[in-house]
Amino acid sequence: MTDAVLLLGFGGPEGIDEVVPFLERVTVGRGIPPERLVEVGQHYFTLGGVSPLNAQNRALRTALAEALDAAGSPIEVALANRNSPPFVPDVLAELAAAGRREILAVATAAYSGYSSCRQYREDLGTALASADLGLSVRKLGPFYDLPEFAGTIAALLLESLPDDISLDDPGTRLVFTTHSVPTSAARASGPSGDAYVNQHRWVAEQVVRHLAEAIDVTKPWELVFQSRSGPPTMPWLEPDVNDALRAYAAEGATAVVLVPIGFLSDHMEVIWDLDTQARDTAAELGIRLVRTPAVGTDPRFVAALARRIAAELAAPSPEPGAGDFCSGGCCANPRRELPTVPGTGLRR
Ligand SMILES: CC1=C(CCC(=O)O)c2cc3nc(cc4[nH]c(cc5[nH]c(cc1n2)c(C)c5CCC(=O)O)c(CCC(=O)O)c4C)C(CCC(=O)O)=C3C
Ligand SMILES: [Fe+2]
Repeated sequence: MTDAVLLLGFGGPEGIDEVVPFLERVTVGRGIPPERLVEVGQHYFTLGGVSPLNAQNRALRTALAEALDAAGSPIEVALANRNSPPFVPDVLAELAAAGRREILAVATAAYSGYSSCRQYREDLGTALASADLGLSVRKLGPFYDLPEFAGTIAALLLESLPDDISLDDPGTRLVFTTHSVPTSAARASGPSGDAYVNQHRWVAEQVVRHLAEAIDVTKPWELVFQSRSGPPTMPWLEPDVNDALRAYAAEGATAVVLVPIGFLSDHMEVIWDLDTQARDTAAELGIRLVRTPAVGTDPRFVAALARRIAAELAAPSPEPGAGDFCSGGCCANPRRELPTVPGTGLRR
């Protein structure tokens, strides 16, 4: 029987002194140009060295624990991060010391992909391989397909749209955004490839369907990318949100409704890359920009994720080696092979 849920966060700095060590952990061996690191470090320093992400994930942990209680599946919910304390190996050791034996990990990332899924399985697999903890750990699969995920995004969009911006107006563009990744990583994502982009397009379609039902407007939309990193020679998913804004302005757009479907909370990549950078671009171009909130701890989303987790907790424990939805090369990074824990199936 599963005896703890482990929520997994990306991690972020929570003080000036933590910024450089955090960036070093994120980027070790990734070939990210030093200029890019200086620039990203500056974003964190501007906010006093504090990323909003860890506090947001602590709030999600609490909200999930409450929602699991409410769903009739009370269970301990712990939190561990990839790139800042409390680190995955330390939290796993604490859970083992407290007598836990079987753990369901849940990443704070909804889509298939190396950074958003496999790397979390590697973080767990590596930790288990280097300590004899007697733990069995599996990871919940991508949950972008929860109907309430797109439903909550659509509801938040409608709730945050100013009265003087109409989706019905052809001058208003509806634009979904997510984290860019190398095109090679996008191709390798999911059990049969290209899952990262396809899953985002599916969510965007569901949001548009909700909007059509709510306000009777069938809105054209596009998916753009943000927060590109890596060396300029390596192809990443495009168009970048700022280039897209320039193209829309040239086509006569007057307003852009920007919906960050790639993230669960309004963390640094949202408040800097969208609310600062993309907002400046829009201001230069003389177009309005509305950025809608991420789902965060919205009870509609949290209750649905808790029900998905409860269903997984109620399912019979998989035999060792079986039940691995993310088998073989799912989201694999050809540059490194690391131990992984199994991932549970997509349920749709
Ligand atoms: C797909 C994806 C998600 C979404 C899924 C998930 O959540 O996992 C995500 C989330 C996040 N990314 C974050 C921060 C950073 N990501 C970086 C670098 C990179 N991200 C990548 C992809 C993703 N990243 C990739 C392919 C790289 C290149 C290096 C590598 O191959 O790994 C760098 C290095 C500097 C830079 O180059 O930008 C930083 C600082 C934060 C924290 C924000 C905060 O502090 O509030 C969060 C939630
Ligand atoms: Fe990132």
